[in-house]
Amino acid sequence: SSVMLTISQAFVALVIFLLIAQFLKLRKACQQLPPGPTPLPLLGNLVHLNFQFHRDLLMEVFLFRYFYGRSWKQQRRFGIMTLRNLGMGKKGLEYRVQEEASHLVEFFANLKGKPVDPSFPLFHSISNVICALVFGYHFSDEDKTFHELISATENLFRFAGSFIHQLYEILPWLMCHLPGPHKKALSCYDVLSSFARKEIRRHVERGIPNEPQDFIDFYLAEMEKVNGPKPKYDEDNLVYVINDLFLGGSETSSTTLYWGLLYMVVHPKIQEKVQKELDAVLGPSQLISYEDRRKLPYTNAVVHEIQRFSNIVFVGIPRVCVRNTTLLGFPLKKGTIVIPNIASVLYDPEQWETPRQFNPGHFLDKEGNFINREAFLPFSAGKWHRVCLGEHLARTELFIFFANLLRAFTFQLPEGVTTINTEPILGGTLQPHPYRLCAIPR
Ligand code: HEM
Repeated sequence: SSVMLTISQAFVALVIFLLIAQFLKLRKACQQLPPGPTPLPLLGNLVHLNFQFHRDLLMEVFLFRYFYGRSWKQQRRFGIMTLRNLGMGKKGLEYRVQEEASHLVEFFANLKGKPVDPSFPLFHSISNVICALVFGYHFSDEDKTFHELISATENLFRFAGSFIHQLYEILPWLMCHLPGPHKKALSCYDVLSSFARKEIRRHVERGIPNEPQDFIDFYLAEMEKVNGPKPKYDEDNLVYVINDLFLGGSETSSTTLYWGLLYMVVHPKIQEKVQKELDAVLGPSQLISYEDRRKLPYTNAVVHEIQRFSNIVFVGIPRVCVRNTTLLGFPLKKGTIVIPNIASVLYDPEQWETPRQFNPGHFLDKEGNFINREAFLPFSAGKWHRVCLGEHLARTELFIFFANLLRAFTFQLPEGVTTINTEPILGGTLQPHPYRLCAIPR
């Protein structure tokens, strides 16, 4: 047993040594960059890139190859094209969003003002939009499988960004053999993957229709077309893509709306102003479309400010330098990992009048017209690069859901509750602390 003790002590010493070495490397790399408003304690061979210079970044980002290289590029291109074929950016998809938004309104209406934590209903409705696109159907509230998928997603996002996650990223070969929360996260990913495989089998058994109905149909059709020594369209890649779309398309928009309702409860005057604008422009049962944002500048500004202020994806996906290069004038060695710090641009004091305050005025001119802001980069940057693949869908969802909810209800704290926590919980995304509210029919 004393031999075991010595081995485990040596192991702990080695891990500590590696961490310190990585930390020193990171510190040295960071010293080459100008200080940013929100430095993060990231480990590894990382440079923490502040987005303050976002204009330059849009150009310089071309210097990097991404983790998944050529295969990623191909899958991404196929993903964008297929989502377009399925209606992204067109009326077809907007109709699905409208349908889910009206289910959600019905859900709140049935509660008749009783207190509720809106987290699950928001996740359910938003996730159903992407489920309909990918699987070809949507889930009912009570569906057991859906509850399992949600719980797996929540666990994954909770794990992401934790210290153990960072350790796992640095030393995956070692962590695989050790117990810890990463094991649970891996088993949650398996839950999502085995559901994806089940859906693929179901599609294969029923056969691909002449007119593909959903994302899996399109992908299976492509798999049949592409032959060669190394087919890039295979079942494993399809599972990854399904998981990316499910994870990326469910948690992000629903968390943003979860923040949005919290901000409305905290800022009742802003909520009232949105409702006045909606009442003046829209009829009570008129179908709300994404195009309506042009007639609703204040509502549009509030939706943008919700995204800016909640800052849910505070850092982008890491990039790695494929050769020695300079970024914004700073030398970077080949192999250096660069992480875009999205928070630094969304809270940049040089770009926003009151960066640390919820202020829809950030998106309005003196006459109350909506203005686009160059520093508004919650979906990251770079048209054909890592910029969010679902940006258009997310923008449509946020606007249509938010406008529908505020037209139908006034959101307020339950009776007797006077305080509410607006600090974020750090995970894969920045989440609000769980809260309850009442949706009072208007
Ligand atoms: C408010 C909602 C959303 C926000 C704030 C958001 C934000 C982001 C960000 C910051 C990235 C990383 C970009 C980078 O590192 O440069 C990303 C990537 C991605 N997002 Fe979104 N997203 C949202 C909604 C969605 C939706 C609805 C989908 C579903 C289609 C989606 C699918 C993806 C995918 C697949 C990627 C990876 C793209 C790639 O690596 O090529 N996202 N998102």
